[in-house]
Amino acid sequence: MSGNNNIHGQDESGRTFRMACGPAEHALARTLLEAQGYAFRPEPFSDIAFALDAEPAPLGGSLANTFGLIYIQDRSSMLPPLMLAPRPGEAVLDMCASPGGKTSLLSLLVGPEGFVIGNEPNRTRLETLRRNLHRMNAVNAATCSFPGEEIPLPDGSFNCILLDPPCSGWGTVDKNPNVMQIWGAGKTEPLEKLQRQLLKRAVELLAPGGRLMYSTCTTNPLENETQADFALRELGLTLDPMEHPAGFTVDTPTMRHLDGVLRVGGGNEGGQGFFLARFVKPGRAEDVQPESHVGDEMPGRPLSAAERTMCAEAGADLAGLPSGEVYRFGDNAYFLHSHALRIIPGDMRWQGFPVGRFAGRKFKPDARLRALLPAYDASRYVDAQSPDDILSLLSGQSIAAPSRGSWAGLAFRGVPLARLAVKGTRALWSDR
Ligand SMILES: C[S@@+](CC[C@H](N)C(=O)[O-])C[C@H]1O[C@@H](n2cnc3c(N)ncnc32)[C@H](O)[C@@H]1O
Repeated sequence: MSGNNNIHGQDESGRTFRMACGPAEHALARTLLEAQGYAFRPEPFSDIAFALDAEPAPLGGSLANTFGLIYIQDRSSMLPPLMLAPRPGEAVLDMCASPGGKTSLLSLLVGPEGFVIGNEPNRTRLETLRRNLHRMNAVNAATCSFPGEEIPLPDGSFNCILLDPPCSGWGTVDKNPNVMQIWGAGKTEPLEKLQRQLLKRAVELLAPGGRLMYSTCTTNPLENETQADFALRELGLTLDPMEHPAGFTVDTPTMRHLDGVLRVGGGNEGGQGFFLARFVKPGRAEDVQPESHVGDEMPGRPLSAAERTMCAEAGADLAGLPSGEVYRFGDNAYFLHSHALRIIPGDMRWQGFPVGRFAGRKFKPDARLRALLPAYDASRYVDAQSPDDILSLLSGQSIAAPSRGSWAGLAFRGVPLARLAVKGTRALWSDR
């Protein structure tokens, strides 16, 4: 039992999570959660968001979370990507991305043919962002690490930008009581200055006609309405009013002319205090011909025919990836999305999605990357029927391999989940 359960196993924490996988895997996520005893109900504002009713063990350790099928996320925190609502196939920039809850939601919303680049200047937090995107199989995501106000991406290159900048976090005070000591009233001037610099760069990076979502988890008007007002008056943006999301109490903004921004989390429905303002940059996208960076010289190179054969021999189906190229950088292979190759200049430092590594004449695909898994086939997959079968593999036990060769798939009740290594006649979990 987690500390948040009452004696009936009912969750009292108001904890929420969302699907972190595409629609084709929602049933797998649900089945795994239910098989481990979790109970949950849909949230009214999105069909991929859920509130937890029973948590027999901490959700973070559940198989659905371990394999990146779900993401534990505050309900208010889901709103900025949902209300930015990028269209499938669009490219999105997330300027302040770690730990990546919003980046990965954006990657879901744009679908495999869309793309998101998450920027995070702090090295430690960048690693967390990369780990989370990796766990969630966000193959259409990439990362970079710059102060957001100086990101060297081409001006006008994104139709959708999320700016979720550092803020005083007053909306999280229930969970983090020390925020008021660090960033109490009268102490937020450095944050306000940075937020304005980030807004300014966001407007430059936005294509004419593009949408910008500015969001914070603070209730401080100086970081919210004052900044939205600055964006309208000084940066030439237009406010794009939002509907009230179902299941949220929405408070009145502190400035009357900002009707259509959202202040949420003030009711007793749970969720942090959040502020959201959505803007449009005047102009028409068709008036600007974006520069293409396809063919720019980069430190890595596309896989050779021989290396592609090594992938096929290792049971890695590269056709499962969206449009783009797998590149080799040293011994490591990364998937670079076609939007990334088009938008990102060759001399900018960034990282695509890691798909595996070469060891001599062999390719070792990433054990968690479901996009590379061939379709379920009983002769190649270990088909776990209960969560315990998977837990014993994760704890280091081996199981009879379904066939000889270097790999076997791991499925849960016939649905591919991950990849196992095969040694002789035994299959085992190995995610190195
Ligand atoms: C509010 S958090 C972002 C949360 C994230 N969007 C999510 O939902 O998971 C702000 C992030 O901005 C990063 N940051 C700090 N200074 C920055 C800067 N100058 N430019 C861009 N990001 C910055 C912080 O390290 C932090 O990870």
